[in-house]
Amino acid sequence: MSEFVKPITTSLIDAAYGCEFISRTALAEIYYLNTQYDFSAQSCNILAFFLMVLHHKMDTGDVCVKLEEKPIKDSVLQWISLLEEKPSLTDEQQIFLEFAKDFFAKKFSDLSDTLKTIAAIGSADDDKPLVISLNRLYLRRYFNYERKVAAFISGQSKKEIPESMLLKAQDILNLLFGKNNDGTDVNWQKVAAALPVFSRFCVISGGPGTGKTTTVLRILLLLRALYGLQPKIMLAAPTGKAASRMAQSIGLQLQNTDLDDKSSFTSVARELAQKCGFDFSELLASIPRNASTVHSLLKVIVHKVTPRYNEQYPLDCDILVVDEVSMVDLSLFYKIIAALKDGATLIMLGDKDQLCSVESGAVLGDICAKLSDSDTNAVSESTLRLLSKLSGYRAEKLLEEGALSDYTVLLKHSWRFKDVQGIGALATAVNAAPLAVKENGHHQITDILKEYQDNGLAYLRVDQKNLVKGSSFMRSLIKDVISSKSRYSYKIYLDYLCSLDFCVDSDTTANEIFRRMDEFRILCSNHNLILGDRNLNALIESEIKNRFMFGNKEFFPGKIVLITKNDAGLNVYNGDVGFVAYDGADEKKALKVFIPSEKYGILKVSPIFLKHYESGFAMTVHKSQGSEYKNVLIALSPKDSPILTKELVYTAVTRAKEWVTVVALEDVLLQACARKVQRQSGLAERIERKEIFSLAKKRVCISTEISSYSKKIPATDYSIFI
Ligand SMILES: Nc1ncnc2c1ncn2[C@@H]1O[C@H](COP(=O)(O)OP(=O)(O)OP(=O)(O)O)[C@@H](O)[C@H]1O
Repeated sequence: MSEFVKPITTSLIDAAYGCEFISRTALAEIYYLNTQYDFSAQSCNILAFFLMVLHHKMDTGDVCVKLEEKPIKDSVLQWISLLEEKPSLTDEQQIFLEFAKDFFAKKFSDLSDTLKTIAAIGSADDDKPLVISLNRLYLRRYFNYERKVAAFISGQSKKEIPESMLLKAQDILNLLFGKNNDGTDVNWQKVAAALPVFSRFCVISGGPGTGKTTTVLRILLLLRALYGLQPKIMLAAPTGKAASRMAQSIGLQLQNTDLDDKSSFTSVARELAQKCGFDFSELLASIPRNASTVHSLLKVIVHKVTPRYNEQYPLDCDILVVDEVSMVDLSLFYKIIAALKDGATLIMLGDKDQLCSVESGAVLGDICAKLSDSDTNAVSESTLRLLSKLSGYRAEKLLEEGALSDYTVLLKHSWRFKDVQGIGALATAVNAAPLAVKENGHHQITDILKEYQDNGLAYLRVDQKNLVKGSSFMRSLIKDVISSKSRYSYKIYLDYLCSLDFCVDSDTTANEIFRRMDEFRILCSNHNLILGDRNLNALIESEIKNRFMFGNKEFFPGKIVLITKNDAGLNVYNGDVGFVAYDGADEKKALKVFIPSEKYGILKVSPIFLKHYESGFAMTVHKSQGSEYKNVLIALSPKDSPILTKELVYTAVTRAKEWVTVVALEDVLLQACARKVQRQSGLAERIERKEIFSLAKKRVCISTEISSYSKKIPATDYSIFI
């Protein structure tokens, strides 16, 4: 390496360290690359900027960055503006600003041409730490994830099914979903259930209450009837909350033992048992009731890239069902498929229109990309023929009416909102936006908020002057949340606790409190500003403390607590929600946080032991993913920003089972609904191109010591890129 190179690069890195908005990981990587490759000073600085931009994009969920002028220079311009807005700059910031302006001023084609010549950047099939593919720049690890996921999906060949088995499946599908009558609408649940008969990978997507769980339970019966009771079935979801909701939803269907209800799960299971010669109780017992988190299923190890179950050591599972797949990021998706044993079937359930995962990627969205825009069908002739044969519907009808691909079926009819129609109507309109402006200039969303007022929806119309500290609107909103009989109130929960003197002496009582607590939640788009969860929680807490004269303690009876980080010692996990009350079983009636736990029933934790938590009366929409409440109040930030998207509004609306109250400035709400989340990834394109390569069961792992350069970089055994 030339002596000349390092000081120049180091000075850019040093300068970048003075800028809090630059990813530390990007800086560690460029330092590492500079020690490994003989760059020219100019190349190294250009590479540094591209890596900083890549990480900047990955921090907001992109998998890669497109090598186009706009995305690259927009990030750099953002940094320049941030620095120029500061009243004064440190020396480091001043140097970085000069570097940034210099980069910004250069011709983009020259920058990208230089980038492509840099030795650290390779193509798909070498092992360089960075990759350019489909005109996108990736870290090798993420490129590998994306390519392997695309190869898994594209490489799915149909199972060879003997004709006799197809006829049997046809018969069982008729038993499980009913025979088709001429001219009746297509039962898409039946079509979705036909997919796993011949495909080892299928995705059933649909909004809330479209029958994803109902369908998957019948699929499990169908696969039992075809393959017997031996195949091992496992259920999982990305978060503990989603896993317990999945188990709860399955439990509800299994508990419905009304055999007169011919369509109930138990009725069809009994009929199937008789038909196939199974013992009915054995058949029921063979349907799993418990779901675990994907992390615990795969045994993901903290700080390790590879979980215990992986390509070399697959899960002993024949049929894996994963719910809430919209929350699964690219790396977790790859880990799931890597841990599948040969011949296993993977069934995924999720709502493609929901917010995507917090981490990089929008895998469900990419898989369903062909279904998204205009419901175009992307199904091959052979799949269509098999689906038609198994379901009994004409292939043309399936093509005309459905949204299908070779491994995806979209369920569109919601069975949940038949009594209160507002939620379903609003969710549909939010999805249709921005195309929802009608000929008369009215916006469909505004019309729906009016039309369904008192039929599942309430819109608390506000203007800017209402949304200031101490306004009468804010004061009455908080009072209502505590004590009104409205749909947006914790009254039922607080009154019940008050009737117990805030003392809980049994698990039954605690469960009743949990039930009442989950009847309502405030979902905020943001943490900050007047309608952010932080401000609303502070106002609600202060109102409760005043009302019940609790003084000014941080933990007080009735407080709702949201756990924000896993704590294995306490057995509490990120996303867990509990309440505070006196422990009636404790001699001193100590104040405890009661938290429901999948494994241990109800945990009672002393507040002093909790390290990572927030108040949970109001939470962000992101935190609420995978949960459902009877009533929801959606509080949208009064300031429009890129995070206000239709996916965010849709996710918030669909958390409610009965009632949605919206507090938002009308123009901000409409702007949010017109903005779609756009995550950069090449997955949809790779799937469409049917990119297949050998999924070699080979792992490469580079361990690098990044210890000596600076105290700013933690000394660690660092697997950076691969
Ligand atoms: N074909 C059907 N006929 C009648 N009721 C149905 C049908 N399919 C589903 N339901 C009912 O609709 C409700 C929602 O079904 P299910 O829980 O399967 O939907 P889901 O899509 O899994 O919901 P979620 O959004 O909560 O995941 C349940 O009460 C279920 O019994």
